[in-house]
Amino acid sequence: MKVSPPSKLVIASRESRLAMWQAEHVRARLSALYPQCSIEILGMTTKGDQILDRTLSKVGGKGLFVKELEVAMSERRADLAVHSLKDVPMDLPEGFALAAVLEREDPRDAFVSNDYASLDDLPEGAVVGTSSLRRQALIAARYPHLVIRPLRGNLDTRLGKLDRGEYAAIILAAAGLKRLGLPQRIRALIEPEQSLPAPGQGAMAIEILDGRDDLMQLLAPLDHRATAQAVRAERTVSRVFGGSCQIPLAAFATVENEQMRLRAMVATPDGKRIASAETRGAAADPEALGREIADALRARDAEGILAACRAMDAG
Ligand SMILES: NCc1[nH]cc(CCC(=O)O)c1CC(=O)O
Repeated sequence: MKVSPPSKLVIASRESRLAMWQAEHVRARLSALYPQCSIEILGMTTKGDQILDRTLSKVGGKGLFVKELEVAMSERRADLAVHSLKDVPMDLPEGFALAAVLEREDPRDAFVSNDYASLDDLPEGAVVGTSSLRRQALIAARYPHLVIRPLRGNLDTRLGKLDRGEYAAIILAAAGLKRLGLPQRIRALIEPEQSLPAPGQGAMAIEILDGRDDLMQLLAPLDHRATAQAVRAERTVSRVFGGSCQIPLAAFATVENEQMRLRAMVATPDGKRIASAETRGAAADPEALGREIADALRARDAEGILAACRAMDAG
């Protein structure tokens, strides 16, 4: 049965400029589909936005960015939440579901600097800002002469720190810069061959309360099939290796003519040990491809790399 849209829908969003852009984008898409429905955005600050001084992985991880939005949905103050999929934990808490994954923006990492054109141009000892263990490992592996320092905060905060000279360069997701209308800040795009993206990078997801079939149906037109398949394969890799500790992990899938190409990698944070793998297969079964590539990584001693990560974490 076809459901008719309600008179009002509320979208919960974090208050960062990127989050608000994304919520606004979903509002515009829904308004175009359901012109008679009034759609509001409820902005909120999450724990993840407040904790700026410590590496996120040490204080509770990704869930910190979505918890408050989920509470708003439980209390029926909001109907849906818009997230960067990269920030959504692999396993949603009981009672929540992803209703749609939107078409992916540029999935690549971007090199941002006021003084240098690319990572290759950076001199010995230059300071590169990133708080992503994945980016840290990949840079350390290829450019052992560079110094990597943590960089937290929303996109504007990070760009401000670069502009004040705290870093020679920083690495950001190209998608965020493009969405905020700052593509001119990108000095170089780093290809997946050099810097394999994080699971879900560049994709947005809409979360709802499990069981709200009315919303599931209303949101279905926003779901982009190839992106949804790709991120399901990528997130399967994180689920397999996720566990208790945070590790440098990348997984990136592309889909063409119903065929998926999936690449993945795990590494130690210092980039000294890296296992990577690639597989291709039917896009219709993304979880199977995810598990297959996890097996391929294990055959390249992914478990040994994980154990080394845990030992470093404890130390
Ligand atoms: N880690 C925070 C985060 N979550 C999503 C994006 C960018 C947009 C996206 O990947 O969809 C960013 C910023 C970044 O990594 O530079």
